[in-house]
Parts: sequence; C-alpha cells; structure tokens
Amino acid sequence: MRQNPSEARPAAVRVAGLRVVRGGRPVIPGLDVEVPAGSVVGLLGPSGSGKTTLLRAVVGVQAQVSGTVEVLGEPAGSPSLRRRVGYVTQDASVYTDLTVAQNLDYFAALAGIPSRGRKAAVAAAMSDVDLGGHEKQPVRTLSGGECSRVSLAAALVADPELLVLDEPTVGLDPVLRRDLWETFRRLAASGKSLLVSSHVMDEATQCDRLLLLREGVLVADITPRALLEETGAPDAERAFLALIDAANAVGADGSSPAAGGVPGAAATGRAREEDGR
Ligand SMILES: Nc1ncnc2c1ncn2[C@@H]1O[C@H](COP(=O)(O)OP(=O)(O)OP(=O)(O)O)[C@@H](O)[C@H]1O
Repeated sequence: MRQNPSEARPAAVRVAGLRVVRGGRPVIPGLDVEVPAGSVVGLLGPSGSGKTTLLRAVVGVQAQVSGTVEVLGEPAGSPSLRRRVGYVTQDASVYTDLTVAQNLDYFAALAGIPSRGRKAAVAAAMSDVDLGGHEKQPVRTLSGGECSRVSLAAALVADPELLVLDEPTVGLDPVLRRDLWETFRRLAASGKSLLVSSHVMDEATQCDRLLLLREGVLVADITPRALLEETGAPDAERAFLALIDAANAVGADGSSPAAGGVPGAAATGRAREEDGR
C-alpha cells in the first residue's frame, strides 16, 4: 500500500455536514469527508452522484451550500485561497486563439504574479505537464491531450497547494492518461494535495485514498488496497461495482441512502448562497 506522505499535516480539505441543493433537490444531503494534505484522493461515483457538485463546493463556486467546507484552513471560496487552489473543470478553460505561453502568462497575471516572475512561473507550469516545445503554438492547433494539459498548466501556474481536477483524463488515450497520473503523483510527492474525480476505475489504484459517492452519499472512504481486500474483488472496477450494488441494496431495503453511515463531525450551519445554480 502506498503510504500517505503527510499523515501529520492538517487536512487539505475538511467537509462537515455538507448539504447542497441543485434544481430544488438535495443532491448532496449531508457529507463529511477529508482530503489529507500531500496526497492524491480519487473521487469516484456513477454519473450524477455529485462529484462535480462536491468539487464546486470545495472551490467555493457552488450555490445553495450549507455545512462546513474548509480548504487549507480557510472557508472554501475565501479570497486568500485564490492562489492556493487550482481548479480544472471538465471543459477546456483556456483561450484557443492564444498560444500556450500567452494563456499561461494571462492566468499567471490573473493570479497576481508580478510580471517579473511570470516567465519563470509559465516555464515551471509547462515543465510540470511536459508541454515544453509548444510555447508558441496556438491552443486551437493542439491535440486534445495537449489541450487538457494546457488547462492543467493554467491551474498550476500560481503554484497552488491544492489541485481540484474534474475528470482530467476524460477522452485521453491510455498513454496520455498514464503520463498525466505520473504528473499527479509527482505533484503529490512535491507536497501538493490533489482531489481528482474520475470515471476510470483503473485510475483508482493510482490514488492514496478513494472517496466513493452514490447519490451524494459517501459509500466508502478507503485505500485502493483495502477496497480490494474488503470486497474480495479482483480489480478496482469490480470492487467499485460491488460497493455500489451493496449501497443500492441498502437503499432498496427502505433505508435512505442519505442516512448511510458517514463518519465525522456535525454541521456547523454555516450557509452560503452564490450563483443560484
Ligand atoms: N445546474 C444544475 N441544476 C440542477 N441540477 C443539477 C445541475 N447540475 C447538476 N445537477 C444535478 O445534480 C446531481 C449531481 O450532479 P453532478 O454533476 O455533481 O454529478 P457527477 O457525479 O459529477 O456526474 P458526471 O459523472 O456525469 O459528471 C445530478 O443529479 C444532476 O442532475
């Protein structure tokens, strides 16, 4: 089992009693979870289980949120977290008419990096994602995989302590996925914390911990090894399906999935209203 390199450090993310309403219904009915610092935590779950919603709550852009979401010791969305948290959404978040370097310079400026430090920040982010040689290439001429890596570099350019990545490997071929996961592992080894959502179960084995969500409820918070041991499944995909089936059986039994035993602290009642989505 891969060791968590930062067991003594405070959690990078601490979620307690999180409730999120979207479209008039609670899509996360009450969640308690932590992301240990310096580790890669995988967020897994069926489509619509609330992964993106949880990530949005962590970066502070989700409306109709109650409970506590603490990021690097601050309330999620605090202005002081702007440079400390990098977020990559499912959609490409860079400008296709600008070159790679122009995009990264722009995001560095947005993050408040002074012009004299930007060149080095851009070079470091490009090197982090192995995009060297593409500086002057307009993003519209890049391959899909390269484009994904520019989005990741844009999130890395301010050297954030926490990276929140929403399905960063979707649509990538196996070689690019492997390379990207090597990058994630390298970033964690350098002390960064990563919260990464994914549909691809073989990626689960690359994580230090796994959070499995179903209908906004935490089904498991477990290491990849314990997932296999506890389910007796031969691989992560079948282990995951076994847990989801077990959770479905509990739901069919009449008990609400919202009541599924989520360990942790109670809600503090701190509420936020944001963009109404
Ligand atoms: N803007 C919105 N308005 C109303 N309901 C929404 C909105 N966005 C998402 N939802 C609902 O919230 C629930 C959780 O969605 P979310 O996008 O967090 O799931 P997900 O696990 O990330 O799904 P996927 O893996 O398909 O991206 C879903 O039932 C979805 O229909």
